[in-house]
Amino acid sequence: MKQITLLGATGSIGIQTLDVIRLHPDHFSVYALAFGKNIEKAFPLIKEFEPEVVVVQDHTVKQQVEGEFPTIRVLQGTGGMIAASTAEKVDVLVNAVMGSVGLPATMAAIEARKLIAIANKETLVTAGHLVMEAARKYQVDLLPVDSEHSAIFQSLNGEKNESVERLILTASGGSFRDKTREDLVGVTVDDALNHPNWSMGAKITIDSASMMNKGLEVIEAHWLFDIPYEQIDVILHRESVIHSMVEYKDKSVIAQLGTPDMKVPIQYALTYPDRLDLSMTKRLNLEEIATLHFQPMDYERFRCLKLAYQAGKEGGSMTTVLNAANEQAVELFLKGEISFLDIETLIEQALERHQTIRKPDLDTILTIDQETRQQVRSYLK
Ligand SMILES: NC(=O)C1=CN([C@@H]2O[C@H](COP(=O)(O)OP(=O)(O)OC[C@H]3O[C@@H](n4cnc5c(N)ncnc54)[C@H](OP(=O)(O)O)[C@@H]3O)[C@@H](O)[C@H]2O)C=CC1
Ligand SMILES: CC(=O)[C@@H](O)[C@H](O)COP(=O)(O)O
Ligand SMILES: [Mn+2]
Repeated sequence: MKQITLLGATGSIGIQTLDVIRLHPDHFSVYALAFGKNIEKAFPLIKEFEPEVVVVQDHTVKQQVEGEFPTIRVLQGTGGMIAASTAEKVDVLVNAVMGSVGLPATMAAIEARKLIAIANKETLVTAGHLVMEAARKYQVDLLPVDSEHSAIFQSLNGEKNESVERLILTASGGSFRDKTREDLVGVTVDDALNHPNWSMGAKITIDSASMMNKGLEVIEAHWLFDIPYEQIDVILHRESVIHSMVEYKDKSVIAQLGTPDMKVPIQYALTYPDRLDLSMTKRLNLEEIATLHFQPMDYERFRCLKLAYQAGKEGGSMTTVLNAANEQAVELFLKGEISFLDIETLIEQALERHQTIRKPDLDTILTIDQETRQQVRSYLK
């Protein structure tokens, strides 16, 4: 029986993680559920899964949870996420919180030698060098939940890095894949939130529309698999059936396929190296799909992807700035305060103004993260 702490329990990945846990009560139980503010979603989950600990974003929500569940221990903020992730009883941390707010808990869980199923890609983008260095030092496995990285992990299947020619990440193209740059002027939040293949949280859906999601994933792949950026490619694949591929030196290409359903990589991260039945997921029907499409990536059309490669290759604190500027810009877009194309402009400005710091430590990263968000907000005034 694996005892799980789940960060981001009320989100898209969080809810699907609980679907998987519900399906296998003999294999998994919940030690702690952490969420931000959404008590409407959280209360039924707390009732059903009866965690020992609940973590919330702030004091007001803490009081609401304590009022409803007087016997449960309720913690708050980053300190609460760290305590819930490192408790003795915990076997696995599923980090499915949105944004770099998930970084301190990831670092603490590694130091506490917990197995980590990582959906929270922003953690790796903002501080990949620290996370991977700590994972090596404490000999902790980081099992990818992100669909492309789960596909690469499965396609690598323990092969040596020197046998790899390149990783090929597939990109659906997101909500605006058939639009030109001119068409993007005046697109709305609702248009951007309409992803063709996946139902996901708002922030990642906007990232997918801007192609920043793929940029973050290139950086995530660089850190998780220790592969140079020059050996990581992206290809447009509309159907999201091939979740990603590995090309080897001998020209063999190994891919992982399946219907677009995040429960598959979530469950694999929880059961690895075993596999369990996943009855609620639709079987891939290639006869029905019949045709798969592939297109080369246009880096001028999808400028955020180009910015992400540039920041990744520069390294150091530049990816912290990329991530924080993106998180802030997407938040402003979702609030209707900037246009869709402003997102990439604000990120580009933030990157241009930043002087890279080599090997920043955790405190430096957290400071740069906050300063970048502040700067992005100030460009608007
Ligand atoms: N959704 C998907 O299919 C995929 C997601 N991912 C990655 O997984 C992560 C989660 O994505 P997704 O599930 O879509 O996101 P959602 O927006 O659906 O959910 C985010 C979760 O994080 C919580 N949260 C947000 N801010 C805070 C905070 N400051 N403190 C504590 N909790 C917080 C939210 O709580 P509340 O809502 O209660 O405030 C919610 O539970 C992201 O890093 C994303 O890139 C990767 C691959 C696929
Ligand atoms: C499900 C998942 O892993 C997302 O990150 C997904 O990949 C988004 O799709 P695109 O970024 O390819 O549009
Ligand atoms: Mn993905």
